Amino acid sequence: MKLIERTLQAKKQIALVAHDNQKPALMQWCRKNHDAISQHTLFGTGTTGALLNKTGLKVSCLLSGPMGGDQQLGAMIAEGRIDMLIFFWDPLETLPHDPDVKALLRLATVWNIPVATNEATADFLITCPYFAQEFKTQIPDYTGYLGERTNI
Ligand SMILES: O=C(CO)COP(=O)(O)O
Repeated sequence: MKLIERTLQAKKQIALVAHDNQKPALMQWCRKNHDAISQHTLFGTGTTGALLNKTGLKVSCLLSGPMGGDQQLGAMIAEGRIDMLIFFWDPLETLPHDPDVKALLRLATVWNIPVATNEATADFLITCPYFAQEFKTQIPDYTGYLGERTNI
């Protein structure tokens, strides 16, 4: 797959998601980092987003994860509408919507966006200078990919 350059703007589109057992940790992390996070445009799955709005952040809520919210975020990542994913997923519970969780994490990898799946990584991301600056990444050359596949 050929790659092309993509620029993440200084003001980022950030997705915030947490499974139920991790919601208190994400809420605490967001409270602690309110000033830095609130500089960006925020999206969340339904329950996570609603809880985070109670902390004073402005989060646009999608559907709840198991009801399609994870897939909505995956689609937004594929369309280049999400720049970063903070997803405190639960490694100790089996979830009925595990395929959706896997699909979301897979698309985040395909489209090469920064992902934090635990607090330590989230701390690394938020203290990285690029959190508040423009950042260049490499993403799949979708037009080239389609061109090759249709050149038959
Ligand atoms: O299930 C989720 C992620 O897989 C999160 O969904 P909620 O934010 O609605 O709980």
